[in-house]
Amino acid sequence: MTLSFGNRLRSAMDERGPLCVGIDPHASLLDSWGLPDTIEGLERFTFTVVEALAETVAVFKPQAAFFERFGSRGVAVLERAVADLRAAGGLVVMDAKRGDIGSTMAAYAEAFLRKDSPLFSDALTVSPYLGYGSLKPAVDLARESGAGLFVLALTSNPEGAEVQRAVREDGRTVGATMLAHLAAENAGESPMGSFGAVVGATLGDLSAFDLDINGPLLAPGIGAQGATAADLPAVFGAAVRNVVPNVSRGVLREGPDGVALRAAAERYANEIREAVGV
Ligand SMILES: O=C(O)c1cc(=O)[nH]c(=O)n1[C@@H]1O[C@H](COP(=O)(O)O)[C@@H](O)[C@H]1O
Repeated sequence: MTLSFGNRLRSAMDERGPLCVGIDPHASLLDSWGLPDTIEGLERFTFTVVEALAETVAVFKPQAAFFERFGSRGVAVLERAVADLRAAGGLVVMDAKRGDIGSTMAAYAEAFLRKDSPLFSDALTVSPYLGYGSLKPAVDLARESGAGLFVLALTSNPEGAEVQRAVREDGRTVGATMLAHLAAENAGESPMGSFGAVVGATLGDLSAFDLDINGPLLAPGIGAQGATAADLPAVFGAAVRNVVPNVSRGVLREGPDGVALRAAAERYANEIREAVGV
């Protein structure tokens, strides 16, 4: 029987440390690594990261757009990276931010959450802004496959507030409503459920929101967007134990030297451990 994503994530973070490294092959990063902005450059960049970190980092979040911009050959690199990362014991969160009407959402779910799909990932980022219920096919297939979802709730960018902090007729914000849906999804799961929220580490005091969703909180924003590991307890309060902090450029800009990449990931993982107290 496949263990649930929530179970596997808790074990991976306990064993390897609570860190997600984002694999975001920006053209500017390829350039700073001395690589061309071509499929060969993408491939070299990606597998340098995979070789340096796959055995030691708990979670990886490849950003699909940076691969898709090279067309089918870019997607082939992404497929191989996902397979290699998973074979080395890393968990993969595919950052594709999908969201559509339910019947089309079912096809996105097939692409990333069906066990025999070439792009099968341990979890997928999804946007609930066509209505949380539109995500149901992805929720159902994730459950069946032992995978998870990360639902955009309170994103790290300042523009997110106009949607996520909008107040509904019942007086709750849209973001709080997404958190409540996730809490319902994860009810009764131990050690935690598989349906996570994305909550930016850049957002400051979030005490107005109930972050206790009994599920993981993917927290981008550390490093290049200005947040630090030390900010995590103030932002997340008691929910900090379930936070999966993501660092992309903060680690990647240390390349192309594999030893330097590994040292940067270790440094972030240690800082986060210390801040979170695990
Ligand atoms: O879902 C995400 O991953 C995400 C949500 C969010 O609110 N903010 C955010 O930055 N992200 C992603 O997290 C990564 C952050 O990258 P860095 O700023 O380089 O660490 C990028 O891949 C973003 O697309």
